[in-house]
Amino acid sequence: MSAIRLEHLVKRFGGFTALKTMDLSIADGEFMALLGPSGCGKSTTMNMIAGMERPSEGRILFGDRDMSGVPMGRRGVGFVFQNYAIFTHMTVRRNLDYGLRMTGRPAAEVAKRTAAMADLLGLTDLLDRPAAGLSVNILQRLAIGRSAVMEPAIFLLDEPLSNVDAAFRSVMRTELKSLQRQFRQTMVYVTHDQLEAMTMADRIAVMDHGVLQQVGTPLEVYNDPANIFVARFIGAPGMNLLPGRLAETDRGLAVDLGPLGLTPPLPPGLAAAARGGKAEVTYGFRPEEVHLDPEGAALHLPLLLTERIGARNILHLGDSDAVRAVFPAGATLPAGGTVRFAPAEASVRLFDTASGRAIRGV
Ligand SMILES: Nc1ncnc2c1ncn2[C@@H]1O[C@H](COP(=O)(O)OP(=O)(O)OP(=O)(O)O)[C@@H](O)[C@H]1O
Repeated sequence: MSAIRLEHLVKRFGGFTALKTMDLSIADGEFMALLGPSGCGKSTTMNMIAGMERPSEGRILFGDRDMSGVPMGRRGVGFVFQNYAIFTHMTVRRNLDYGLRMTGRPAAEVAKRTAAMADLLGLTDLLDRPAAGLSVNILQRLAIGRSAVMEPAIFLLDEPLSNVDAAFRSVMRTELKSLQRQFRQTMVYVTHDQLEAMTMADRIAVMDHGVLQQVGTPLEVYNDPANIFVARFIGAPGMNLLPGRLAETDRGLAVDLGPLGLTPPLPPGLAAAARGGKAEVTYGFRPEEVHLDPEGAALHLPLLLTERIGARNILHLGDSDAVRAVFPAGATLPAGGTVRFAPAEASVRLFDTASGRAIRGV
């Protein structure tokens, strides 16, 4: 009953199509993140699941039940927004137990579930405080608790952590994940923050311009991006993506990157797949998966600057700062000049430049 299926879902606002034919299945008990940049259609999708917006085309099913025409209040979903909806004239306890009291549950059950939720979210000491005057962090935690205490089988959260501070966000990521595990809810979580999606979700639906780009586990979208958009969007820094042309060399098929050099030969499976396609390809590799290669046939790029961020050094390379390479803080690195390096063979990805689609090794 708590699985969600979006079938050919389309949403138009007047002449503007905010969502173009979305098909997505979310399993019962799954944590699905809808991830993408601002305006890509995440909230529109979420609002349709919640019943706040009507699809222009297509349908939404919870289990086998078609939700068309079922109003929001009858869908049995919990919904938490970016901006907490808290009654500031009530105490924390009254906010937390509001929904349970409205459904007329026995007082003992209301008290027990409220206490358990307060405990889970670290709100016990605040239960008798008025909500007015509490910090934004605590109010948002309360908003989550207020919905979660109803134990909805489907829990929808739209950017719930975007207004809380960074340290608190990291605590809440863990808490939300354990909340979801405890109640085995089907959770749909809208975010533009890939770290949230990568750390919490079972699977991520990556969206751009109203189009679903890829659905996969965090590792799948990181390791095997379906296209250039996903490759660039996932990862911090994102994947290096360099346009070039396939070139036969005496060591095998490589990519000629023009002034940046000739890449090392492509792995055989990737070379075999690339030979069947167009010559214009985009060569991709993760900034974390490179090694310095002062003597070898490697890429050579001018070093612009080195950023030291905690345990990592991020090298900015290329005249237009097109390439990043990440090394551990202890690595011996060039201080300037031209850096010669090569991507780890297993990290190399290839994309058809015209369509943006990944060329997958055979
Ligand atoms: N009621 C509306 N009327 C007209 N256009 C809308 C309406 N709601 C959303 N849009 C447009 O639809 C597109 C998708 O909006 P949506 O809110 O779903 O994006 P999003 O991915 O959630 O981004 P954000 O995080 O900025 O909200 C945007 O271009 C937005 O301006």
